[in-house]
Amino acid sequence: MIQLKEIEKIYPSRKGTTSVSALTGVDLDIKAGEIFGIIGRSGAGKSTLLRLINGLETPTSGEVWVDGKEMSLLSEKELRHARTKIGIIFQHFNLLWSRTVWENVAFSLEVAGKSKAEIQGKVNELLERVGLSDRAHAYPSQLSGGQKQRVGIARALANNPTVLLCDEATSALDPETTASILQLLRDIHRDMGITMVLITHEMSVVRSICQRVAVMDDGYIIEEGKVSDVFNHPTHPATRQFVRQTEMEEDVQGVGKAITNKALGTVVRVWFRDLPSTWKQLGEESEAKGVHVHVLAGSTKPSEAWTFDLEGSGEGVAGVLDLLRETAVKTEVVTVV
Ligand SMILES: Nc1ncnc2c1ncn2[C@@H]1O[C@H](COP(=O)(O)OP(=O)(O)OP(=O)(O)O)[C@@H](O)[C@H]1O
Repeated sequence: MIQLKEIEKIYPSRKGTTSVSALTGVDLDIKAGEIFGIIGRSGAGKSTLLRLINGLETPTSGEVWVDGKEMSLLSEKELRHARTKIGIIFQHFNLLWSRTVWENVAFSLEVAGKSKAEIQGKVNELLERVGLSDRAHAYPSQLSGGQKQRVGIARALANNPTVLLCDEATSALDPETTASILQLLRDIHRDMGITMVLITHEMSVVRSICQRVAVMDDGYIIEEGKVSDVFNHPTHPATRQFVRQTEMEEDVQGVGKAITNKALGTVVRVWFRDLPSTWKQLGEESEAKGVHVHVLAGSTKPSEAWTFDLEGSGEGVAGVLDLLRETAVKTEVVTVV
């Protein structure tokens, strides 16, 4: 359904800047009806890749095939038509703020030249599909984030696309809303058999909905395969690092929800030098000393501190503190309970 062949994308230098190699030697084959994830850190080249698929950018070299057509060979008119068959949803929804929910969805059909009667029937059907029939006359500013994304999804499906591109579609949403939007995407996939490509930096999203995944780093696809294989047995060192750090971040988010304001032990702030290796030692040392480490706050940015609540005997907590003082850049005891 979507093939990228030996893609290079170089953004030419602008005044005062050097050229940027955004994609290098990218080969990708996404099958019809698949839910495919593209994951990587900021700047890895994910958005560029997505813009190539929907014809908003052209590659410096290489070929982009969507639904049997090579995008760069299409005339303006053919490209416009091809793009109506590629729906896209965005992180920040990109809705028209002065139009109602109904009018936002109708807009894509108006642009495609549909008749009033067709528009009427289709918009009603789409709003029912995304569970927003009762909000048809609301304005985007009156909707929650999840509802806004539902409008985005209805609009993206208006012209019966064969491909749905999701550009960080859940990154602005809280975990519960994310789960409900992913469920809606799953239902749409089940009912329409549409090919979906999800671009995200969230591993949990890929785990929850995608069948296969490509991991991007610095413009390259460094690893690709079944989601369970790639995340459970990453082979490329950068994927291993990515999986480890992302799991940590997602752990922290999970733990964060369970935090009570009441500290049970010694609260300490730590600036790590080498987070993954100290994390492992911290796990071993705290287990050996019978100390429970509650994560109160964390970040993978080296400049930001982690806050832990260490619960255990005085001797055990002292042992863990010694380890942190030896290995971290800075360790600051905030309170001792
Ligand atoms: N229009 C542009 N002109 C010049 N450089 C660009 C342009 N768009 C992207 N880049 C550069 O290309 C590289 C890849 O960017 P891209 O936005 O595709 O990555 P990404 O993985 O989507 O990151 P993010 O999630 O931050 O958008 C980056 O170095 C970026 O600065």
